[in-house]
Amino acid sequence: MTASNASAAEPRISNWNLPNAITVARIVLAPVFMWMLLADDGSDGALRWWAALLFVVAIASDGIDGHIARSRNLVTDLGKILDPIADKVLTGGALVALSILGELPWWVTIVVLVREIGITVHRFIVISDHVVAAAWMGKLKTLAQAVAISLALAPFWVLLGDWVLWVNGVFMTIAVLLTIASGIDYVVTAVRGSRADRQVKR
Ligand SMILES: O=P(O)(O)OC[C@H](O)CO
Repeated sequence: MTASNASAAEPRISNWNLPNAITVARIVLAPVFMWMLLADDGSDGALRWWAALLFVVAIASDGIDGHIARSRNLVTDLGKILDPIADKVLTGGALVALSILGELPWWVTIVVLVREIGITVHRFIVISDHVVAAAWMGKLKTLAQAVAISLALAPFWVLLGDWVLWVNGVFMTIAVLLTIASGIDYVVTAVRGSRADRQVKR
């Protein structure tokens, strides 16, 4: 069933609801958190810890808005589109800031951004036909990115030693591999869908 068929059959849910407001707040928090991260001069690292905390709170709200939307029957097409964008603004902003700080190779950030922007562009291209909601692998990818970025942001290595950086590298590698795999998953699903469409039209 397409989004337009569904909305014709069901009562309309307002886009102005709590889950979507939380999603928008996540987008608004992204530049604030980036500023805190980049403004930290390293003297006592306090701003960096606050930036890491803000990121964790903001990315955790991803689970909260989804839960509220489903449990209160407030799922909207706008929310389905906006939620992944909010995640991407936050995680993409964090990766760009880490690369600017010289703590993450730029190629890692670019690979992730190409995948994230690619799926977003695809969502907008097909939006008049159907809404591409987040797939389970996309959700797992966002969770892996959230853990890897949180670890990369919080300067635990100052307290615990350089081995923490090695652990962070392992988590970041898993996140990048899942990012690529889930991107391929969307491409395969899209190609299969368009093939099936063509067969129906024949
Ligand atoms: O991989 P995407 O673009 O479907 O994004 C997944 C969302 O971030 C999950 O909340």
